[in-house]
Amino acid sequence: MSLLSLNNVTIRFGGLTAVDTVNLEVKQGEILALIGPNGAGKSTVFNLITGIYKPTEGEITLAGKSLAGVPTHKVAEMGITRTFQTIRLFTELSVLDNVKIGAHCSGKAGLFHALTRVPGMKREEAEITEKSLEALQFLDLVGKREELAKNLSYGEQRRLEIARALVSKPKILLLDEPAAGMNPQEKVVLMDMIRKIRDTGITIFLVEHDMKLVMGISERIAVLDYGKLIAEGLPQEVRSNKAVIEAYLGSGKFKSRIRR
Ligand SMILES: Nc1ncnc2c1ncn2[C@@H]1O[C@H](COP(=O)(O)OP(=O)(O)OP(=O)(O)O)[C@@H](O)[C@H]1O
Repeated sequence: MSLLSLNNVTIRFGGLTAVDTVNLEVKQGEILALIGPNGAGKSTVFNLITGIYKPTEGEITLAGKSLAGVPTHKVAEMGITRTFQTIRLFTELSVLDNVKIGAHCSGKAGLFHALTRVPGMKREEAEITEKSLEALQFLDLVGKREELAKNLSYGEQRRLEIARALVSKPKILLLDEPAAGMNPQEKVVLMDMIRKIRDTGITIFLVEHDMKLVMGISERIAVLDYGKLIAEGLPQEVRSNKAVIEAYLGSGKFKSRIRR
């Protein structure tokens, strides 16, 4: 069953068509990867889904509901959360507080109420702490809850971002290059975590350049090139797809193709 659908989605920035008439279904409970050369439009797809950009044409739906005109924070409330290509943490706050901020952004008690501690909100605050500890436990970071975020290793910081995105129990988690900058050991741990998250029923849609990781965990792969979807299928199908090989798998290495 399709959870998230992109129907003929296009976005133009001046003369540049960054995403061009894309039709894509993300199925309930799957791990889907979106790959493509640099500048292909992958992060733009995530920005369209999360309401940062509005499509020039086309429509995106979550469980049949249109996301047209839905602001970013509402998109999160509806069940789509994400991580970013570059780590975005509050480095001077504790690990636990970083996750709690994710929960406050989606809960009834906003940050203001959290700070003013209105009595009725105390209960929600306690629930948020509990949910945040659960998310940290899941990402194997609960032992570091009192550490400042800046003192975590790079791989741990990336996992902390995932914990923050998970705390509101999304329907679908968008991971933008989660393995970027990780060492091989951290990537193995990450793959394990992503599978574990999916096994709780959360659908995973990831953008990733690391082919070993992509081929290792994805059930399906979609390929963008110059904003167009050029292939979609099982990892083995995509790996041997001529258009994909031509676009960028080439000699087994990435070709960086930045459009001007
Ligand atoms: N706000 C914007 N204004 C103008 N052009 C933009 C904007 N956002 C993205 N683009 C352009 O859209 C194209 C797609 O960019 P995008 O970042 O989505 O690619 P990507 O596939 O995520 O690349 P990478 O793998 O390098 O992260 C690029 O040419 C980029 O310069």
